Amino acid sequence: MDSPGMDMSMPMFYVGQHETKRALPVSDQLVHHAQDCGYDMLTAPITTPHFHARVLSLLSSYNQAVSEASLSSSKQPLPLIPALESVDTNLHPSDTISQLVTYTSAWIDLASPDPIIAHLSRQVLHLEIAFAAFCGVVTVVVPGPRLSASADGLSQYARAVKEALAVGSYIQLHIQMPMDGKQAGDEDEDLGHLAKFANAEYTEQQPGARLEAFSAWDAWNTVRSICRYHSRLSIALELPRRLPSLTLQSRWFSEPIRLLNIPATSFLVNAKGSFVLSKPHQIFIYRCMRLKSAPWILLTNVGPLPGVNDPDTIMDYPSGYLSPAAAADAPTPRSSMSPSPTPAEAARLVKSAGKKSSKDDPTPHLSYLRYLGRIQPNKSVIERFGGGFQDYLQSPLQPLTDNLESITYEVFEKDPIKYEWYERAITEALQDWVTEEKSTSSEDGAVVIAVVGAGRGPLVTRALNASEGSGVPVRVYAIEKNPNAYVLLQRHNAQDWNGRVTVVKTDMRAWKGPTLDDGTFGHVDILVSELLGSFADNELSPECLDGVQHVLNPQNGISIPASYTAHLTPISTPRIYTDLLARSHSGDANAFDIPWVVMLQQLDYLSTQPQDPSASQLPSNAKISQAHLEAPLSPDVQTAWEFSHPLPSTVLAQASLRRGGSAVGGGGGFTGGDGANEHNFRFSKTSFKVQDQGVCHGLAGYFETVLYAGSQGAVELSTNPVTMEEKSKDMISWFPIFFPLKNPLQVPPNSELEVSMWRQTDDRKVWYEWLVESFITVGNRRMRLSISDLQSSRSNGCLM
Ligand SMILES: C[S@@+](CC[C@H](N)C(=O)[O-])C[C@H]1O[C@@H](n2cnc3c(N)ncnc32)[C@H](O)[C@@H]1O
Repeated sequence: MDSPGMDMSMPMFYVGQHETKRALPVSDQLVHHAQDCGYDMLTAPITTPHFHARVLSLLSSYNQAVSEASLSSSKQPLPLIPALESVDTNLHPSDTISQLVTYTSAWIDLASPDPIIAHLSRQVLHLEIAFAAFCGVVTVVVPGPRLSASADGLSQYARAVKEALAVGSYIQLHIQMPMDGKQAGDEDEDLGHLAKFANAEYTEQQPGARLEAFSAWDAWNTVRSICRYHSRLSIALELPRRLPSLTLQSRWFSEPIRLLNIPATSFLVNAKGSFVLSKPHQIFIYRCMRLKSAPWILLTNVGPLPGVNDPDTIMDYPSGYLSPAAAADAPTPRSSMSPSPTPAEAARLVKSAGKKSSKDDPTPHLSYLRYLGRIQPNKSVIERFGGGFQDYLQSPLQPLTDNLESITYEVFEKDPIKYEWYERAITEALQDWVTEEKSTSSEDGAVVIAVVGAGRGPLVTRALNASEGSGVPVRVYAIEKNPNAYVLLQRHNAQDWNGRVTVVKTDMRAWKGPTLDDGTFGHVDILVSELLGSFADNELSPECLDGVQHVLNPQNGISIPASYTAHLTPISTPRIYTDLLARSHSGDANAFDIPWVVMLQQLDYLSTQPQDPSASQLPSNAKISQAHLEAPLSPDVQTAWEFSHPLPSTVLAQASLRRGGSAVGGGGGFTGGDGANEHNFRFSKTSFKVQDQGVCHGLAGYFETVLYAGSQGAVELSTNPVTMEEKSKDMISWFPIFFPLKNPLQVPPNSELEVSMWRQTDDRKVWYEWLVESFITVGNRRMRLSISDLQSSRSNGCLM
């Protein structure tokens, strides 16, 4: 078991104002004025139109010189942009510089096939980033590559971004990408866009790229892969008026979004003429705001800051309290489907033009965002419990080798479900025991229960409760090898359990069983344990329970849990991959060879179940505050293997023959040792259909366990996202496990991922090995596209 206390706080919405063609220079005074209007930040272009004009004139003189000299441009040195001058920029070091989100010029074309244009563009970017860094700017937005052009230039674009990251060594670069791949045609609008000046000899050869829904994501993936998942490289994501498919939304959600750009055109207008966002927009924003590094929101082109000409104007600060009419949603979901305002909306917009939708509200878009911030959906139990631990990598616990601290037990014991379910399982087992008239291991007919690995004793208390609840008498033993927890167990026994429990300090594998009056050892009817890890068997429950099975009543003895299964699914998780890469670069050579325990949040499932068209994150009559903010698509999670207890005696007999290496015990283990633990070796090959192109960064692992399956059905626990709601909703004791891939696998659409997973053992240790292959079928031919390294956690294995 693995997991951390309660976070009740709600995410803050940081909202800025962005104008693509800001008329006024951004001064300290303007920043303060924006704050008075309720904005948290402002955007500012790094250079002025003067600089733009200067570059255009340089290009024109260069072209002229080339044509006058009748030279080929390859004979002429490339044009050099002289250093910036004061008129070229309004930016300067100031107290408010950290509150600025700066923009590099949108009129350059880093990916241009024309080497002159590409060269000029790189110089512009370089000069701008260097000056912004000099002024102390932290956040810079770089317009994304032109998607309508051929994808050939992407490598050039990425190369320039990589250089820019080296120029500004503290700057965070955000690449602006349109969520749906449809870019506002800046170069069409801007007559001075450098793309327009590319020599026809290059552009004619260039086929236009066919834009697909995933084009923008694909371009981003190429750029960040070339930049080796740089930790200072992230995304400014532009939300269109109509959000793309849930699969594409999920993909973007898993990426490092630091800014959410919401253009005015993405707002709808409700019946009262107020600006609102569609429900899918609201849910996507809420999901993003739950991320550990929640993005800032930029309201784009929602009109100039009110009162800029009269800085003494006293503004109403948007409090998030809107009139019911202003807060009402837009009436028809159809309006959010259309790419531009519907005729009715357009008419309302015209009527309300000049008064910004509501004459009392000078910043209606901002007020609406503040309102959304105020009415956020409540946090789930898991979010409250795991606050701060999202996507944080933890080494799995090793409760067998290490002795846990009291505080660790205290955290487990907060689980509202696990102990309840154990009590139900024990109660049902006791009731069945009596109904089936099974004989017990005690002389007086009491059912003998041993809680093995009792920790601080919560399952002991539950066993005693189950006996009281069912009226079935029991005799209870608490077995614990942690000497410190043993002291607490003794104290509990004296203070809370009225001495009804026999507490034994020992490794369960060395326990001989209940000591009878004649000095011999008796049997146990029910072994109760909780030795499960995030991948079921990774805290060595099988090895420990095999080792104590000799005390179990050979005819009727049962184990709670009766069985457990390990499950997995391939995922894309750039955030964790970036973290692991940083760790491996800073000296942790094994970072990619550890199955990490992690509260997975910012991920995308690569293989999902067919979508139920009626399923929705928000039923039509529900309020937004009731929205589900979990992943909207259900993953395909498959079973790797199972363990059940007790084992057939023949299996244990063979294992003991092998122990010691006798000839009848065979020729030793495959991976070392005598092979005595080889019955706990497992291998699985699972196959996953991948619908959309993506990148596989590793495997998410979960478990399910049947605590007891009797006459009243099965009592089960699950961390599998597909079944946990049904089997043990709100259980918080375990986070998933993550098996990383050193080299991410690029996965095409309509392909397959095959996962090979091994549980290996050499009698002293247990470890996992994993490998992922990708396949595509063209016609009747199934072709292997790529194969990951065979990764192994042997050097970090769990000691038996
Ligand atoms: C995950 S904790 C569970 C504790 C407690 N049963 C609960 O549910 O809160 C597992 C416990 O088993 C103990 N344990 C692990 N392996 C053991 C072994 N071989 N013999 C005895 N105790 C063991 C650990 O010290 C730890 O206290």
